[in-house]
Amino acid sequence: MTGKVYKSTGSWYTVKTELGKAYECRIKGKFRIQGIKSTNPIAVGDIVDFDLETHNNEDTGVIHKIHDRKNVIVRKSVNLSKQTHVIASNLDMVFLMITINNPPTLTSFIDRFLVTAEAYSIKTILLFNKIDAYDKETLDEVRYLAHIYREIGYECIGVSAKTGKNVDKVKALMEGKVSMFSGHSGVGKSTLVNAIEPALNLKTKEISSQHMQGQHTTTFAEMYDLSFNASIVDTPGIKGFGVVDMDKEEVGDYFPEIFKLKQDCKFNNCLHVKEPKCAVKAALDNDEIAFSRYRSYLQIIEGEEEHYRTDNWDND
Ligand SMILES: Nc1nc2c(ncn2[C@@H]2O[C@H](COP(=O)(O)OP(=O)(O)OP(=O)(O)O)[C@@H](O)[C@H]2O)c(=O)[nH]1
Ligand SMILES: [Zn+2]
Repeated sequence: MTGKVYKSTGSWYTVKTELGKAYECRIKGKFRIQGIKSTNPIAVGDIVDFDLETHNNEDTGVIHKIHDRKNVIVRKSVNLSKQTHVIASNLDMVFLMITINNPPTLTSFIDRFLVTAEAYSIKTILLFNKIDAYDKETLDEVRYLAHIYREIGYECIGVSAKTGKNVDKVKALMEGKVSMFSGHSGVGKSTLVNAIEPALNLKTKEISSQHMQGQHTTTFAEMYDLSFNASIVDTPGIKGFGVVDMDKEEVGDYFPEIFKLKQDCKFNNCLHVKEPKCAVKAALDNDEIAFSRYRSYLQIIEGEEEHYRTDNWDND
């Protein structure tokens, strides 16, 4: 049988078949995926093959194969820093929720997030939330930012989780897909998910109260099917995803507007910093590349990893 992993609690995995039946599954023996140094061999979102075993009239599954992953999001394992922990796999998109104030979302955060999502090959859609609460000046800032990111190719939507404005547009994008919501604490992720699917709120609340009782010491991701043929991955306690390690030379490839220009630079290993005849700097001078984006690019290649990790992660 083949199914999708919806939940993992360490040794047991909840796997749902295409017909919608869920089975509790274990892994057979020393199951390892080639090439992935991970503390968890199977993650939420994985497509797996399993066989059924019947004990005391109860069917449980034994997973013997994992299908190739389209993408993964990982975090460094807490205990073994060299190893990674796969949070989820096979995501179709991530919605990055942004607020201009309450709390402020800086462009450096947005850009680091986007670089990471590009590196993971996960499509990102930018949601500017709380537009019901903004004055004219703040709305202008939303328009300005949306313009910058649309030019690069990112879809941007102004929403209000509170009044429901444009929530239907978000739902339409989610149809038939697996999504995740990300963003700083307080941007309105829970409020939006609740507006999208009120029934889900209960479920996630139940889970977090279990955590409070200390039944789990680690937080696990979980996938939920929604009522309109869409799924979301909820990652309690994890409000974003960590940065992947990348070489300086690679960073520009994850800024789509820089990547497009790099073939026009004189040097094919151009880092677009001090090199002569650099197409990226020429574009910057002509206002074809946003200065805030270029500044974020410089910050990343100059390496501010430490700071970056702390503002991207929230392990409370
Ligand atoms: N005015 C306004 N307030 C909003 C909107 N969406 C959320 N809020 C408020 O913002 C606050 C934070 O919302 P949450 O949904 O808890 O934010 P969150 O991103 O889930 O926060 P964490 O759980 O800490 O990650 C709450 O007081 C919400 O009522 C919105 O569209 N407009
Ligand atoms: Zn260059």
